[in-house]
Amino acid sequence: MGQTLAHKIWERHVVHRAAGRPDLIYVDLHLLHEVSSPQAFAGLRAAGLTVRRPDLTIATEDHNVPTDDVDVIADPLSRTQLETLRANCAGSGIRIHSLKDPDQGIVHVMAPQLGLVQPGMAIVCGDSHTATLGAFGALAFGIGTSEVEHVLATQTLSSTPFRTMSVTIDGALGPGVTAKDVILAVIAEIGTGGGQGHVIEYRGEAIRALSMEGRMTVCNMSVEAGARAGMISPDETTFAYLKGRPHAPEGAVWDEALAYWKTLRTDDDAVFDKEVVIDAASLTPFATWGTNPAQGAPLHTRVPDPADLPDPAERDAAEKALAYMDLAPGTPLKDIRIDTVFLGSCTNGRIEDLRAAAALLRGRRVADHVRMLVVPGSVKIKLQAEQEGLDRVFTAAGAEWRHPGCSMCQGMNPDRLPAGHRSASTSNRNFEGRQGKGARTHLVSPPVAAATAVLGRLSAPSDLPA
Ligand SMILES: CC(C)[C@H](C(=O)O)[C@@H](O)C(=O)O
Ligand code: SF4
Repeated sequence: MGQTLAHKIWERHVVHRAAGRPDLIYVDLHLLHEVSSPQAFAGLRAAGLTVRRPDLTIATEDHNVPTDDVDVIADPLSRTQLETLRANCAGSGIRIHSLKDPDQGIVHVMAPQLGLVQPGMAIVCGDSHTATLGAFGALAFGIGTSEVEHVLATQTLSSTPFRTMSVTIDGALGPGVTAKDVILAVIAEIGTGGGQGHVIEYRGEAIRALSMEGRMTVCNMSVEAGARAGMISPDETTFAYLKGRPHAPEGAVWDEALAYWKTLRTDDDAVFDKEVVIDAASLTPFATWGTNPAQGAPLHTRVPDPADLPDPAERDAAEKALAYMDLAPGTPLKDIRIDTVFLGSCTNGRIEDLRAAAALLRGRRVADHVRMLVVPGSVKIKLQAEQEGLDRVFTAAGAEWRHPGCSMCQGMNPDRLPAGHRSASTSNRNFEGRQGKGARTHLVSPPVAAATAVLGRLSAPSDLPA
């Protein structure tokens, strides 16, 4: 029987296997940020150990960085986190891209830009959205702090193989339908537990047609369906993205790598543990109405009535969500008035996302009652956007143009949504309090975020007057 892509990569990384025990797998790239690494380094020191492969370990600063004035880290907790990471990296010879470094950015955004993420690799980081990097045909997943310590010490990880799941998006996406709408619809369909314990491989014509940016958006949110990882087998789009990047192989090594990368696909006769098929033509712009990423619906529909939900647990969750979100069943989603629009995060803070939003904001104004923050995912993206004049489009429209970081995605820095405020956000989580205590989040795509900013209520690009 054939093998799935995930299985192939896993098997290539097993360094020790014993009956009844988890596998020990080799890690090709270990990414670090300030939130999930301090205890791991402390544990390492307490055990008298050192970092085994500092050359395969790379750090960046993202969660705690300020995005208005990068010269002032006013919050003492954030400052301690960043200083601790810097000291740990310096003490272990680990390369770090600190605030103001030209390669600083959200870890899942800056690493692929550098060409560090390549097909067939096993990549880990103490961050759930490491799943993003599976877009390159790598096995990339988030690990806990004690596992970070284990990888620092040994460059290996102890784990049982993940179950496999395929999500196939057949056909072509309609106009105005983005990668974000695809993944929000997938999660609404399979639920927050639908991918539990699995690695999801995204397949089908609509996935093949996505750019690397779009593929990263899809893989990013695999964890919101409970999956450990998401992945897409590499193809010409992947190779073209990688070619010439600082860490991509060159010359004969490139040719050799390419020959291997081309073998990285699921065999035709491989069997997945679970399979889901969605018709791309059925997808339209999407938005969430609740407090988990599966509580979403097409933007042209209404807030559901919990009483209509057959499953008691789902009904209960929907009732609680609507109470927190202060929404009445049956309200058209497009009637929901928004105070803040956040364009950014590791889900949608890439250049294409900024371009898509800027295209709609050009010559238009953000509604008077709306605050819009535009936060590029990395310094490179910020500079590229500025070269293209996108920053001026945003500021002319009345939006704020900020420095890179996680920003309002999760409120571990000064960018927080005030209690009772409601956002349209291109990030990946709409949990209670995620963007700030008592704040309410609607997850949307960049074009929906831009249209919403202009009209002041949840809107699709097609709602904008010409
Ligand atoms: C802080 C970090 C460990 C966390 C994660 O794992 O995802 C964060 O990035 C998030 O998005 O909630
Ligand atoms: S942007 Fe948000 S989801 Fe992504 S790593 Fe930062 S906090 Fe996590």
